[in-house]
Amino acid sequence: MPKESFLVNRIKSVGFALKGAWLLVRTEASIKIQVVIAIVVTIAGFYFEISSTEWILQIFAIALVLGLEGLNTAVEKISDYVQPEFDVKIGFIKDISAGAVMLVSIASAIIGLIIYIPKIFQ
Ligand SMILES: Nc1ncnc2c1ncn2[C@@H]1O[C@H](COP(=O)(O)OP(=O)(O)OP(=O)(O)O)[C@@H](O)[C@H]1O
Repeated sequence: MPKESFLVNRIKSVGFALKGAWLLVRTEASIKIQVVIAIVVTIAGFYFEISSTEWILQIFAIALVLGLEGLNTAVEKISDYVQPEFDVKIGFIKDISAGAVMLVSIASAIIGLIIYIPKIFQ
């Protein structure tokens, strides 16, 4: 395959991914809340002048929650597509997927508390 065609395909893939990210933010309520939290903690990061290490941890936590929430949404959509009716197995799959988001969200909240509690109550 010629190099240009490979490049064009990569650029198109980035376009599809950006469209997916926009669709996610526009249509999913849980992602909207998480984006608002991400914006608030980013502002807090500048306000409290957190360290480079704290920025790395914060960015990593935000990316992990948003990324996993996106995958969880994809699992929900696929589940509803393959089985629109009530199905115990689908319920199990959706619960596990939601559980994965919850684990990462709890860890991220703890990271946020470790970073900001000493700065707020110093
Ligand atoms: N087809 C189904 N069969 C069995 N249980 C289901 C089914 N659809 C949903 N559930 C149960 O309801 C829960 C919520 O599912 P749903 O797809 O509404 O996700 P949600 O968390 O409300 O997502 P969102 O608010 O992002 O749409 C699932 O975790 C599962 O326990």
